[in-house]
This record gives sequence, structure tokens and C-alpha cells, in this order.
Amino acid sequence: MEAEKEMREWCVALPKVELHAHLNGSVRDSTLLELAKQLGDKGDIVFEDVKDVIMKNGRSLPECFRLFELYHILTTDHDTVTRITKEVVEDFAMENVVYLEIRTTPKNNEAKGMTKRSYMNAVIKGLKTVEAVEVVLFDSNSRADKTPMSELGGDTRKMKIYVRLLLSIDRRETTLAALDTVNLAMEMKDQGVIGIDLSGNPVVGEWETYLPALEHAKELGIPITIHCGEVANRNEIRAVLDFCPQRLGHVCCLNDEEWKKLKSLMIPVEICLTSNVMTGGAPSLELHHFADLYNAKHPLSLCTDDSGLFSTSLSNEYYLVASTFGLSKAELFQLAQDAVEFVFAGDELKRSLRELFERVGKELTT
Ligand SMILES: CNc1ncnc2c1ncn2[C@@H]1O[C@H](COP(=O)(O)O)[C@@H](O)[C@H]1O
Ligand SMILES: [Zn+2]
Repeated sequence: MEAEKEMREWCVALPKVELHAHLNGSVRDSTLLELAKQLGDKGDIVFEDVKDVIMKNGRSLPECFRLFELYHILTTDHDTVTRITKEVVEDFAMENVVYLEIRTTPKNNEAKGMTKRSYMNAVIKGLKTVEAVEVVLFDSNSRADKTPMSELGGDTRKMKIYVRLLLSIDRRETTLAALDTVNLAMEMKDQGVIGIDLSGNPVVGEWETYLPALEHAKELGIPITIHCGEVANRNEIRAVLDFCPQRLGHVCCLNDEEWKKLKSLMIPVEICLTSNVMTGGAPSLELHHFADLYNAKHPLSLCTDDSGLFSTSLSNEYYLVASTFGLSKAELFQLAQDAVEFVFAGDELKRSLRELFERVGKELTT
């Protein structure tokens, strides 16, 4: 019991890099409940109906996507988008995430006077209103990059988190809407947007619909990450591997041949243990494909996916790796440090992160 507590605390103190976190999947339960209550009071929803859903039980893949529909009803107005962004960044910073790539789907919502651009402006406003920690969003802030990182577990006012944004294409979108998202990412590249993600319900949509947008992003030199193999869609898995994006999420349902191809391509994988076990992408923690990739020294990084939806945290994901696969503190530290090499941010920021890990390494592993 004591050992578990000590290990959990160590995982919180470990500086961490989060590369796969969906904004709306990372919202605090307390905020969702508060928003549901407000909408309930206005008569827009029946609070009692959604309360149990938010407090969660089932989290199968179809249930997750029904829940996202509810989340989007709760969160989609500009002020709420700003609020949840602020809170999500604070939550990651408080558990010593030092570099965070948040991904989110820019949304058009005529009823709220929202365009994809105004949605993203609301997200960026949220990043700027974080007070609890220092958020470093723009490369032009490089002077701030030289300031020392907080001491671990020390004065939270001095904590600092580097945040970058990825724009998600939702699989429900048309080719034109997907292209809009890529063009928006290009327009906003000086405002912290550094990549494109393809996500959404894996049983919806066709690869060919998004391909023109993904190719456009590739031509523009925008890094891409793709949700791959959440379900066993053989043609799509093959097409995604052929496309060879900079990173892949999940890679759950790959057959032997695809597995071999993934390993030969050495595409870094965003591993989401809790998410995969809950949605059935992996049979159990013990049988999760993390072990195979880790033993093969395949590039990978631990991620949360949807920390709110799955009631997890990045520290918890590291703890699960220790408790399930027996990794030592030195091995966990190495895992966290290696993730620096897979960030979409540029070389200067990578150098700052490498320095940071070197600074705290000895203290944490001896
Ligand atoms: C569980 N595994 C998953 N697989 C695929 N897509 C997922 C996902 N979890 C989240 N999303 C994607 O992220 C959106 C919510 O955040 P944003 O509104 O973009 O901030 C979901 O609607 C879905 O498109
Ligand atoms: Zn995801």
C-alpha cells in the first residue's frame, strides 16, 4: 500500500510529455456536471438523464461517441470552450506535464454564431487566461523559454507548461470541411497550431474522403497524426501505413503483416492504455500491445486520449505501466524522456525539453 502510494506520487512528480489528448474528452467531471445543471435549469436538457452518463459506467466505443455528442451540446459556445481549455491545461500542468499537445476539432455552429476560426480563437483565449501556471504558447516567447522550470512539487506559481495545438478532422466531415481545417491550421501556425489529427468514430466515414486534406497538409509540411486501427478495418489500416504520417494513435487491431510494416516504418505510436482497455481495443492491460512495442524498442509515448471520459491522468498511465509491466523508475523516466523526440514542435523547444529532463533525471532516478 505504502509502495503503491510512493510510486503514484513519483509518477506525478515525473515530468511528462502528453501528445494525445482531445480537448473535449479531457474536461473535468465537475465542470460537465455544472454545465449540464445550467442547461437543465434552462430546460434545454433533462439533468437527471445526463448526470449518470457523465458519472460514467459503460465506456464502450459506441458509448464514447454518444457521450461526445452530449459533451458537445454542453461545451459548444465560445465562453465554455475558453473555460474548458483553461481548465484542461491547468489540470495537466498540475501533474507535471511539461509539454502538452491538445487536439480539438474546430466546429462550425451557426446557432451559436461559431465558425471553425472563432472556435479556435476561443481555445486560444483559454490558453491565455490560464493563471495558475505559465503557459508558453508561441515560439516568439522564446525569452520565456529560458526561464528555469519550477522545482518539482514546488511553488506552483512558477510552474511552466509548453502548449501546442493540433486541429482534428472529424471522420463525419466532408472533404471540403477537412480541407478547411487544414487551411485553418496553416493560417494559425503562428498562434500555436502545429499539426493535424484524424479522429472520430472509427466505424464512420471513408479514408478516401479525408485523403485530399491529409495530402494537402503533407504538401504544406504540417505534421500529421492519425487514429489507426481502433477497429479492424484492413483496407484503411493498410492505407494509413502507406500514407506514413509522422505519428499514429492506438494501433490496436493490426494483423501480423501490418504489425511488421508498422515496425519497419518506425512510426512513433501514441499509446493510450486505459482508453484501449475501456473501449475494447485491447483485451486487458496485461495483454496490451504496449509490451510488444516496448520490447521491440519501437518509438512510443504514453498518452491519456480522453482523461475526463476515462477517468485517468498521464501520471496514472505511467503508474499502470509500472504496475502492469514491472518497469523500474529509471525505465519510466527514459520512457517520458524519449517522448520529447516525437513532439511536433521545433528543434529549439525540443532542446529546452531535453535540458529539462537532464536536469531532473538524476534527482528522480537515484
Ligand atoms: C476513444 N477514442 C477516440 N477515437 C477517435 N476519436 C476520438 C476518440 N476520443 C476522442 N475522439 C475525438 O475527439 C472529439 C472530442 O474532442 P474535441 O471535440 O475534438 O475537442 C470526439 O468527438 C472525437 O472526434
Ligand atoms: Zn484519440
